[in-house]
Amino acid sequence: MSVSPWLSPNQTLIRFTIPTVSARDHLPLIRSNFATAFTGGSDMAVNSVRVAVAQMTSINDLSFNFATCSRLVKEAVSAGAKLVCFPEDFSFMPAKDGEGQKIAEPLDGPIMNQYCSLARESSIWLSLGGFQEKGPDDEHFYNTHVIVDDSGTIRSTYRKIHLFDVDVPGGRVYKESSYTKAGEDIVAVDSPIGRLGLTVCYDLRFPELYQQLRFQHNSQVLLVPSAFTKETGEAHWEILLRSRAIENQCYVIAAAQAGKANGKRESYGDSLIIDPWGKIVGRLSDRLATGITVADIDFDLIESVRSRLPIAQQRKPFDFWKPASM
Ligand SMILES: O=C(O)CNC(=O)[C@H](CS)NC(=O)CCC(=O)C(=O)O
Repeated sequence: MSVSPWLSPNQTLIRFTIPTVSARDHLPLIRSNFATAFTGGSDMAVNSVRVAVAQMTSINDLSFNFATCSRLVKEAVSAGAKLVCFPEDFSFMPAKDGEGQKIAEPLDGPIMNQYCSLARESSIWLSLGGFQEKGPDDEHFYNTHVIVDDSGTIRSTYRKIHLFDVDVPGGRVYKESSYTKAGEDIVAVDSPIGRLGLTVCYDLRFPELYQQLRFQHNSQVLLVPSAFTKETGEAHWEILLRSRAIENQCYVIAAAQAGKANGKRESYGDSLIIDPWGKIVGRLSDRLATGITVADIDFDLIESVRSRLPIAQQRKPFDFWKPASM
């Protein structure tokens, strides 16, 4: 088995070499308080918690999509996951202009209540990316990423900041701002799988948001629920996601819409879980399948990557940069 030279010697010992010595004695001193708190400081040898990423093809039918999500939640629970991540538009994928505005609801409305009940009944946390949250007027909703805990309580909400107003090369023209009101707040929140940095889809192209989430808000896991286009996904999806993981030394979890929704709009799929070294640790074998895959968030790996490559200490703050004098 090959071991990265960046891993601490302790990790090598724990995992591969001396099974007779209590693994607990070798755990690095630096560990995540959140992880320990949420797992009840269990006797597990490895300091890790399981997460699931879900992939689906949502359509313009709320109950059809809820049935899919319920089934995937059951699979995630059976696989031992403490949190499951759903893609942008999980609850509703509009088929034509105006449909999203029509079904948009406040976060205490019946749609989100149904998902909160699902979390409570299944005792699992949910990351619900891209919910059509009722906006400031009838023409615009917020594209909101909602974190629900295992008692069914909303813990945190993030409204997508960067809206997809793009003429996709080889694709169609998107103007998300014509029906969406952009958010303005950066949001990070603690969970059983570590401190989450919340983003949505097109945000992925704006690395400064992720740097804020890591270096100002101490995120350990960056969530990127998405409905990427087929054309841009082929060119950029994996590279951008792995870059965010490597440069911020965080896990990146990207739940994706996959395939043709409502018989037309095609999403790229390829839901991924990436570790802080940039390695892909979770991926559905079929890029377009509906299903889940799981991986273990390893808090010791986060700490060892960060201590061996101490970019948090070496980076220059924004006010360091000055224009060159001529
Ligand atoms: O409009 C909706 O119904 C829901 N929203 C989306 O699907 C959003 C905005 S259109 N899609 C993206 O942000 C794709 C980004 C992308 O593909 C890229 O950055 O290359």
